[in-house]
Amino acid sequence: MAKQLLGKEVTAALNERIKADVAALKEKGINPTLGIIRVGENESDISYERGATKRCETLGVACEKILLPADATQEQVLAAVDKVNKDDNIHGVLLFRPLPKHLNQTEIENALDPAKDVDCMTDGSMSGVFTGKAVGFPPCTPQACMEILDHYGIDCTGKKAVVIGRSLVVGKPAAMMLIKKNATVTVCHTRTVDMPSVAREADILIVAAGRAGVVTKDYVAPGQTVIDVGINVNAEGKLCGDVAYAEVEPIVDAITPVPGGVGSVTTSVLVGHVVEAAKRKYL
Ligand SMILES: NC(=O)C1=CN([C@@H]2O[C@H](COP(=O)(O)OP(=O)(O)OC[C@H]3O[C@@H](n4cnc5c(N)ncnc54)[C@H](OP(=O)(O)O)[C@@H]3O)[C@@H](O)[C@H]2O)C=CC1
Ligand SMILES: Nc1nc(=O)c2c([nH]1)NC[C@@H]1CN(c3ccc(C(=O)N[C@@H](CCC(=O)O)C(=O)O)cc3)C=[N+]21
Repeated sequence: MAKQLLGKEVTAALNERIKADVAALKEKGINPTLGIIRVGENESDISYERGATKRCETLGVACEKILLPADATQEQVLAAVDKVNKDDNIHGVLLFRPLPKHLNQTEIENALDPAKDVDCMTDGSMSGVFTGKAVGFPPCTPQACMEILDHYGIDCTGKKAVVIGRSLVVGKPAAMMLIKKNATVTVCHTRTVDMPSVAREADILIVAAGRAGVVTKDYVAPGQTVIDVGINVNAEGKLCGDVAYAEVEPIVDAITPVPGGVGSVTTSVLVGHVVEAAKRKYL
């Protein structure tokens, strides 16, 4: 039986720190606020929004939402970004990605005020992840994966890490963060040949493919730590990961469940970044 790596154990310490920072800001009359921009009705966006809204409430952070239809124009989305940029009462912004295909995502991402870029959306912030320089904030989800590894004392030095997925939201920055932690990293994607045998070589396997159940028992081996980033909604309307949990869990050493794993840590990391952005501005 694998050890379950539980999000709530990781967020406990994080949440205490956030609460203390929120109290310090409120004493100075500052009400830390997250701005959310959602385009369309994607289920994983909506579940993140629900989680973030609840976590903001618990931690005393305010939340303002701008919701646009799936067929919103480039101008409408840019106008929403301009609005949050100009609003002094919003300290950090979450824009769900990927955006619908008809939009120019790069232009929208880079329109955001870098000071409010709490999820590493602008190229400037992303450069920090790749150069190792302290620019902006790292992306919340790969940071959440690292927080889980750190919390459970899983040392990456000299270990083989395999990341499944190469998006800029998760896969690529996760690979950079693992390199920083001295792992030897392989990144897989849809063109990878014989992914099961690549994945079986990993000591640490991070899965962010966005396909329910892609990682089956053929992808894993005893001794591994598996971090499942995937958030999918199954036929019964329940959240599930990218890992076929029931068949993988008996084989590996440690695994994050979905729900209850990476997602809940991501949400706290996000709220923590918003509070930190407000602190950088005022304290
Ligand atoms: N828990 C959390 O906090 C978060 C969860 N998520 C979830 O993580 C998942 C990934 O998100 P994101 O990175 O934004 O998704 P994207 O769709 O942007 O990227 C998916 C990546 O996985 C690769 N991929 C897809 N299918 C396969 C496959 N069968 N075999 C190998 N590689 C595959 C793609 O390869 P290619 O480049 O070749 O197309 C791509 O690089 C989603 O389920 C999302 O909801 C995302 C952010 C936060
Ligand atoms: N720019 C951008 N950054 C993202 O990080 C991003 C995104 N776009 N688009 C959508 C995906 C999906 N995603 C989720 C995170 C948490 C929950 C979630 O449900 N969290 C629950 C807990 C779920 C659990 O326990 O696993 C909570 O916070 O309480 C869901 C989905 C982020 N994503």
